Amino acid sequence: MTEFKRVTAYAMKFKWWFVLGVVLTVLTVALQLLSPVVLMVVLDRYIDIDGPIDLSPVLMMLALFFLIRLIHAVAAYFSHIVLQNTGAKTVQELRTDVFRHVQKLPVKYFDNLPAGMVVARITNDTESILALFSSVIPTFLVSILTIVGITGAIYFVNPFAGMVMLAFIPVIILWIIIYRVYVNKHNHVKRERNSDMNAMINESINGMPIIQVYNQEQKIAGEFKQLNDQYTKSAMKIVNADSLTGDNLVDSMRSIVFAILIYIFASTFLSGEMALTVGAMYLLVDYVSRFFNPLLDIVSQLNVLEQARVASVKVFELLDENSEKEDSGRLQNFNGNIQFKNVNFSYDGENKVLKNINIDVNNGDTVALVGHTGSGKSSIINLLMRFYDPDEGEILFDGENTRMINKQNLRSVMSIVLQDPFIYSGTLFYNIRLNNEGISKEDAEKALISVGGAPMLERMQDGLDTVLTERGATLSLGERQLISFARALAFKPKVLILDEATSNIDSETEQMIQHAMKVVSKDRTTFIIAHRLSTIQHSENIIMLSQGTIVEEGSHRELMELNGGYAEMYRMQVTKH
Ligand SMILES: Nc1ncnc2c1ncn2[C@@H]1O[C@H](COP(=O)(O)OP(=O)(O)OP(=O)(O)O)[C@@H](O)[C@H]1O
Repeated sequence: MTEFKRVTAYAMKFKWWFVLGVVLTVLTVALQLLSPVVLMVVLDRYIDIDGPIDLSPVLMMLALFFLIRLIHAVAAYFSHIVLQNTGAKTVQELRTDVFRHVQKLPVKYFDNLPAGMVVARITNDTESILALFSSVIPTFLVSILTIVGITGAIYFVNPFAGMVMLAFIPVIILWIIIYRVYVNKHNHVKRERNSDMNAMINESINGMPIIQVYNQEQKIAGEFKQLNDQYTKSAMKIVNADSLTGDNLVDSMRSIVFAILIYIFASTFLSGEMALTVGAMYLLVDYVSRFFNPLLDIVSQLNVLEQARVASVKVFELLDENSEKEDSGRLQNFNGNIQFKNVNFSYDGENKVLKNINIDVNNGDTVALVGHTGSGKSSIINLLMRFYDPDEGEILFDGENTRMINKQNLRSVMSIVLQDPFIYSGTLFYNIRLNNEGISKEDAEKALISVGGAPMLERMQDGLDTVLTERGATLSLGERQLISFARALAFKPKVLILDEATSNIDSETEQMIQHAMKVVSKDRTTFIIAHRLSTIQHSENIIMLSQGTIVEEGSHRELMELNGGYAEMYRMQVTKH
């Protein structure tokens, strides 16, 4: 139940609104139960079957009845609004916190977590928690108050009838417990499958071209069907339990109570001692009819309650996931000198993917990392950006160990251009400056033109204000790269990281990118993950990696003279083109 305690802690920020909502709800229920009492008084006091009826007090009582109903309607309206609003605000806070927390999670957390799961935590799960406030709490409150109020009132009118109602309460509680245990089991499966389906939908949308190229549609659809079947099966079991314990059961119980009450009335009538007036009888019948509906309402909310509980567990699990520790060190006037000293690294604590790496880069130099796939090039960049820290050895920025440097501060001196640059939904301008207010429109335009983006800018209908679709689906890879280069240039980083595109780009695009690379890397420490060796011939330092170890190092000329792995790779690429 700690999860509910934590949800309550969020709700406590709005506690006075909740108190107001509860007070209004109590008023609503009280007025609801008061209205038949007015009719009872009319029946017993002012309607005499044998004599003439004086209409004026009857009309007065009817006016009172309508006044009570009117106040009831107003109170019900406001209690609904207040509780819903307060719940929505509580969940809004929670959702913001989860999203903010996810931004700070270490990159390695996402290695084993499908994106769809994170999406589900922030959207679906917080929505399930909202149901706690929008339906569970109001229903429980109204239902419990109604049951207690009716039982008390019936006991007051006729103690024996009151005892009968009381006797039903344990039966009802038992029924609720059995229902909960059964339904929880199926609810759990239902939630899990729903989450799996979300993850699968997300993954298949992201990987749609590959799925279609490799004719995987049927297989993926089959896997989805399996999840969907399991989901529906659990959902149907819950529907079955609901139908069994729903109206049928309540109707049966209501009939039993009516039978008992009729027996009481009949036996007291026959024995000559009329225990109840006509008005009291009307009141009892009215209350007994209302007594069981709240029970049905409570049972219908148990499902929602359980969903909210499971969702809270998951949301708080994510919130408890350690976010990145803030190191306090800061780079002061960083000059762009970087060293890797005896660095060893593994992703899983066992299999070393980098072994004894030593790299020395001076300000303004370009280091090219080359090697076959899986040789460890990206891992070096991952360490540089502090997405991970080395197991042994150290990485120094101007002689300072990066472990001590605040990650945000460290990353602020670097810009990265990825193979397949990510484009955010927003304008071209936004995609260049992101949220950096320091970059003006002129700066962004200058950057884009410097990297060779003038023709692209001309093509754009609204220039820098052109809205780009999510992931830049309508742009070519070359255009996305240019935006990414312009972003790197506009941010004026001390260190630039380029992950060169591996895909077969045409020679015109290649030339365009080569030009952009030259502009952006000028006078900055640059790391290039190079796949096409022709692009890095002028680098001061080329590092050849093989299975996580540096096997060759030097300029293009030196490595060609060495006639080792680099020279072989180079010759292979030259003959291929
Ligand atoms: N997140 C990860 N978790 C576990 N192992 C990983 C992870 N990322 C990479 N690896 C492993 O680390 C090794 C080095 O991978 P890395 O991505 O650094 O190679 P690379 O030289 O950049 O390859 P490519 O040219 O294909 O991008 C590989 O064996 C890879 O399987």
